[in-house]
Amino acid sequence: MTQNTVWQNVLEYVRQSITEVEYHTWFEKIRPLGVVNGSLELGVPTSFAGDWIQKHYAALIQEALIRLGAQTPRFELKVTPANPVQEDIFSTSTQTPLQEPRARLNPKYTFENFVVGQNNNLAHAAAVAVAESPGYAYNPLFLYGGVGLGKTHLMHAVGHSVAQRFPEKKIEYVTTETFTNELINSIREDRTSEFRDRYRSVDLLLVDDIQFIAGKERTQDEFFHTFNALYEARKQIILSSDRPPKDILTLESRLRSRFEWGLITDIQSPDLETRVAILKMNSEFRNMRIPEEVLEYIAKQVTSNIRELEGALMRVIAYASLNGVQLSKQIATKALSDVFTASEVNFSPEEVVKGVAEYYGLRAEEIRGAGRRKEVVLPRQIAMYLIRDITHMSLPEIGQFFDGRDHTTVLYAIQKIQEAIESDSNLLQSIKTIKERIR
Ligand SMILES: Nc1ncnc2c1ncn2[C@@H]1O[C@H](COP(=O)(O)OP(=O)(O)OP(=O)(O)O)[C@@H](O)[C@H]1O
Repeated sequence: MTQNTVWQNVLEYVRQSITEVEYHTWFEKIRPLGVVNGSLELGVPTSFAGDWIQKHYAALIQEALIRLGAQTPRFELKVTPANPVQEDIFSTSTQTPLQEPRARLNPKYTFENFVVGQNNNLAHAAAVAVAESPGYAYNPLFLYGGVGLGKTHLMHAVGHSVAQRFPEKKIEYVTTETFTNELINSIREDRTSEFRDRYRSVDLLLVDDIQFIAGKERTQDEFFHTFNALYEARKQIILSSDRPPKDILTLESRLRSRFEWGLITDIQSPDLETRVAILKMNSEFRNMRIPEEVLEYIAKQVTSNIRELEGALMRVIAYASLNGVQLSKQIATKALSDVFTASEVNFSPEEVVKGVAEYYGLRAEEIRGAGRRKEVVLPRQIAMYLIRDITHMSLPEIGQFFDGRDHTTVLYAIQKIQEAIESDSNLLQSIKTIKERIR
């Protein structure tokens, strides 16, 4: 399985440097066969393709292998006319519960593959409820949260589950960008009624990144009518966004109020335990056994974006495989050394609190403790803000660090400082000074 991981990483790199046409023509048909003595073996469909790839893309592939940490970047092309299908989480398996190709659901994004933690349990419960009785539980279900925290995953999970339970239901997943582009094209090509029919005839509509509808009047108008038609027919709508409806500026109020009709629920950054569980699940998914200390090390480096967390795991696996070494914490540190600088890796929240305490003439325990004295409230909020800014800790972890406070308290503190420094240049200067002293 590791060759797939290595190859996925190489592909990601290669894709950024060549055109889509080149990619589809030459790279899509290559299959990773194995890593033998540190050399990546690749299967190509014909000797012509092999020669062409060797001549035009060898340097690029080697570059990608070096970036992955291969000490000696080697690969070998072998002609394998009947290429085995690449086993990867993103390949569409024959059991994929897709109801129809249009639904475009990622087969990996199921409830079974979703780790439930404190950060997402409400969103998960709401998604399960919606999947059990679409159109009747919460409508619309509005999921919001930061980048890479599982909003799309949960939406697709509802899609898979509904497709399995109710095979007759029509499911449509669309990003707001695609919705907008399709609308524009349909107007240009005089096919708006076709566009309307398609979106208004579904049973479950999943719309990703709805915040991008802000400022797009025509799209908002069209979506408003789509929403009404579906809602009145008791069809389920799920929306995802990076912020709650009230914070989507230039959103028509009639749409905003509709978005608030159902349930609005957020997904926070996962705590350390949940991050380790996600990594464990990911490695099991690939039939790989990774030492606990390696998983923990990775989970400590990447705290807020699960996509990056998974990327870091892939990188570590690829690095070990290409260099023919056993996975260990030391190897993980090496593999990730150019992704995370030493200062980011080693920063401790204690040092931040110490810096803030010294600046304000307080004791560190006072800042971390439960006391509510006026003089400690602002320094404590600054400490929370700075920890979030310069360490990789999640909101729940920061809350825990400050005498077991709730993550919402931390969020409130961070927002308060963010707002305050916009108008208070003295405070901004104080924070800069503290930051410099800590570093
Ligand atoms: N709780 C979880 N358990 C397992 N995997 C998860 C979980 N949350 C997120 N992931 C994984 O993290 C990656 C990013 O998730 P996803 O694309 O759903 O994030 P998102 O919130 O929609 O991000 P964006 O804001 O960029 O659209 C995916 O590979 C997803 O499978």
